[in-house]
Amino acid sequence: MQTKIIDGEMIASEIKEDLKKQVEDLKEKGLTPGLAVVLVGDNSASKVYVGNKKKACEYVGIKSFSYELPENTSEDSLLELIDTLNQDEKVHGILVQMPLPRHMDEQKVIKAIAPHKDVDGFHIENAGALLVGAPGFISCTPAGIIELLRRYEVVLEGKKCVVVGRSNIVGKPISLLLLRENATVTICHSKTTNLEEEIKQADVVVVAVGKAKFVKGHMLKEGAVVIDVGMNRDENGKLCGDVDFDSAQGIASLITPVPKGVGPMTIAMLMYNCVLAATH
Ligand SMILES: Nc1nc(=O)c2c([nH]1)NC[C@@H]1CN(c3ccc(C(=O)N[C@@H](CCC(=O)O)C(=O)O)cc3)C=[N+]21
Repeated sequence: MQTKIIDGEMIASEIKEDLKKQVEDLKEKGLTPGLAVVLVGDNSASKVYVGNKKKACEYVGIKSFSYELPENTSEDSLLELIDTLNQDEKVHGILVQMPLPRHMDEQKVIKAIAPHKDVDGFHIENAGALLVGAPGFISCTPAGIIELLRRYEVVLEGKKCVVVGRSNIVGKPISLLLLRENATVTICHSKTTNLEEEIKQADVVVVAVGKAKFVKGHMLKEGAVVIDVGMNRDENGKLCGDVDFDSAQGIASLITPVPKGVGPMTIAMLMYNCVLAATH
């Protein structure tokens, strides 16, 4: 079977291009969408991601407000900054880059963000909205995955989808989104006893476990659609996903590469959520 590679970078560019036009119209009406990006500490990966987010803002025409706080910032002063941003009319979206330093309670920090500015979709109010099918912000990586599947015309209704990983920011929300598309969804995790059997039955498999090349080609069903959410470094320091891309060739029908797969879509959907925050 010929494996087709999903071009996440191209789809992300198309989305950003559409948003750029929308933002031009908003600006003519005197509304400039604004995103506050808060980075605490100097995690090098976080710096790359935050840099990519600022670049995307610039491209789309969203004004970005950048806050880089030292590692030893107290939780209280971060909460104070969030409170100020909540009240700032020029700021429509607030993104606090994760992970936070160990001395901070991530849930407490997320809870402090006004739900209508929570463009990450991490606040329990937005997470709960997704659970019950109410309007709210959908977290960017899961939203990006659904958008990729839609644009590649992958039928989800009645299909068996296996999600590997149960995080609050990817595994759980993507499972709910796939369910919303009428797929039959199985969530697997580190305590799943028959992981390989589960993956073997999947028409669509989403892998978000943070382990380099964890899923190998031989585990996949012939013709499976493979979505790789991983961002790891391999033994040579090269960026790689949670799926062994090479061994999936000839078995998967469609696969997202790392980089240029899900990553750029996460950023495109963040821009989408910012425009939504500014207009609602
Ligand atoms: N509050 C918060 N919101 C997030 O959305 C969030 C976060 N915290 N913490 C970390 C994860 C990870 N994440 C990525 C975004 C872009 C790429 C991305 O642009 N990837 C490029 C390559 C990047 C590179 O060269 O390293 C690609 O896949 O082509 C990757 C990962 C957002 N996250």
